[in-house]
Amino acid sequence: MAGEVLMRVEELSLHAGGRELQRGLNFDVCAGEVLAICGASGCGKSTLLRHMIGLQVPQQGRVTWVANGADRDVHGDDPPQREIGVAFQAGALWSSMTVGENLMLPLELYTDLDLPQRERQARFKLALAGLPDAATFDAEPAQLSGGMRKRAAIARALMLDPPLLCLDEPSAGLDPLTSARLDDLIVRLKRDLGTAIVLVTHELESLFAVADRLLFLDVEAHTATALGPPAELRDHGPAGVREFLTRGAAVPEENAA
Ligand SMILES: Nc1ncnc2c1ncn2[C@@H]1O[C@H](COP(=O)(O)OP(=O)(O)OP(=O)(O)O)[C@@H](O)[C@H]1O
Repeated sequence: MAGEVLMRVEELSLHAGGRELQRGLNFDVCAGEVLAICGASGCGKSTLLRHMIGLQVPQQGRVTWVANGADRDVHGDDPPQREIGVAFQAGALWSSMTVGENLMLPLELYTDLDLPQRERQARFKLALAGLPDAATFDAEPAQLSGGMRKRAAIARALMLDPPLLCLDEPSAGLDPLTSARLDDLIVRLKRDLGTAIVLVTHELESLFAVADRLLFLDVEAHTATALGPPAELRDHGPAGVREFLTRGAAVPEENAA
């Protein structure tokens, strides 16, 4: 259900290499929203994402999957693995497998679907991610362009129809046109599948095009200093956030004040 809270982050601290990067992070992720995580390089965006998907255990605080009245600690005995799809920076697909095999792997691990069913699902998800060419299924990841690999990684992250998709800098290294197409894909996934998406991004244009809310991690204050709609924060947020959101990039007209 749109608006339902899926994940709750409470009093979370982030540490890396013996340093405290962030403290006292409190926010929810709601069904069907795109939440962008922003902040200066090194503030801990990727580290936060790793905590949210259960890859890194917090020294303080809690990340809880709360959808459907459940209360499952992301780092506990019953983590919501199937509920969270993940596509990280490198768009890492297994290079020893074809794209199709990469996509079918989660179904093999987590479902009883037989091979023809798995294949049908994989082709469907590839088409959904904008890779409808049948040849892509049998291609090796190395044969795809960077943009296609990112799409294939997103398709794989969608194989189990997760209510939440986490993307770490999906546009990194892509040309502006490919990056804009990826933004379109994110908007379509949210609109057509109702998938909530948590997105780490540096790209202002992308941020204004896709995000419903923005969480700003301040690298100096070591905590989140803003959470809200990007256009609102650009116009009325704290000074550091306004500066970050207006650093010379064009703001789309529909969002301009
Ligand atoms: N495993 C690790 N060991 C030591 N230091 C780490 C580790 N992981 C991250 N760091 C450090 O923690 C800080 C935050 O890293 P993180 O990748 O979360 O930041 P970020 O905000 O995503 O940065 P960027 O925008 O540059 O990708 C960086 O200074 C990084 O060097």
